Amino acid sequence: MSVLPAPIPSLPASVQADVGPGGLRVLRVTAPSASAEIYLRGAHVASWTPAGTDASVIWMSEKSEYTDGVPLRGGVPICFPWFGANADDPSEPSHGFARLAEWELVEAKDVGSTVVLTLRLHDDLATRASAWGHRFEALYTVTVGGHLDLALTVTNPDRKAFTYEAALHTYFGVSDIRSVSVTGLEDVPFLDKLDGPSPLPAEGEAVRFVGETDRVYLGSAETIGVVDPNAKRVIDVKPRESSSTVVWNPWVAKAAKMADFGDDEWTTMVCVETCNVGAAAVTLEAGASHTMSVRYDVTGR
Ligand SMILES: O=P(O)(O)OC[C@H]1O[C@@H](O)[C@H](O)[C@@H](O)[C@@H]1O
Repeated sequence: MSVLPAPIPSLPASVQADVGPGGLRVLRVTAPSASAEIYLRGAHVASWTPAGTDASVIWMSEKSEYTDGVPLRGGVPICFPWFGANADDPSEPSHGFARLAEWELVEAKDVGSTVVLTLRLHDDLATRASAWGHRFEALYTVTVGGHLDLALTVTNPDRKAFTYEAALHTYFGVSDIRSVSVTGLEDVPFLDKLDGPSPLPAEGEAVRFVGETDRVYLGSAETIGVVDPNAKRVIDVKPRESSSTVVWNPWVAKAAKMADFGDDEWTTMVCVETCNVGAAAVTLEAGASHTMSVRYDVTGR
């Protein structure tokens, strides 16, 4: 059975609906304060370029695939309703079904110097047949402006509770990962996915990158900074209602193994992911909602 994609509602002049690589539907946003691209596949923010700058803060791989069943590589994948491998069925797609699904654009509107887009995903036959078969509604609000605001609200319309994981798995562009540091998580213990299942104590210093890095911090911070001295730039990451944070860079060997990731691209990206994963998974009682959000802000330092 084929399901027709939802029609696109009427758009303000600041938003153009286009067809991108692989025939994927993409919204090109030109607000007075920034431009951005959002694919309906995965409600995937693929770029955000504040006005007066010439490069996207959000990184996309040159090798990204744009095809069914394969997530885009880069941008802001939404991991939902599980993170990583599915605990009950390892044959399920990594990081959940939301990043592979076609989201519906509910509304796009100008608000002052920003453009606000609302996208929606809900359960269907395929999701109900998955290893996480609950009824749900997810609303994702993207505010494109001098800040980029992302907010994911999940509602449980059913009569029984469910538990889910979620991550805004953002890839940031950096000048060279080897000179970048991530501040704000100094006092937060973490799981090192390359080391084993036991939590490691907080390091008391900023994260620096000297090899493959794949950490789940067991907490968050008011502001997490991606400090890039070569670019004289700090990206401030301000999560809300997020109780875990993932920091990831694949480095040389893992990058070489990924078909959709250029061999040298690991030098120019870092993922700092606003999450509720693992022990921070969210349980929603019948009728309840939860919103996890993040604001990105760029400053020169
Ligand atoms: O290749 P994927 O499924 O997009 O995942 C990329 C990475 O995503 C990170 O969030 C995980 O912590 C890593 O373990 C994983 O390798």
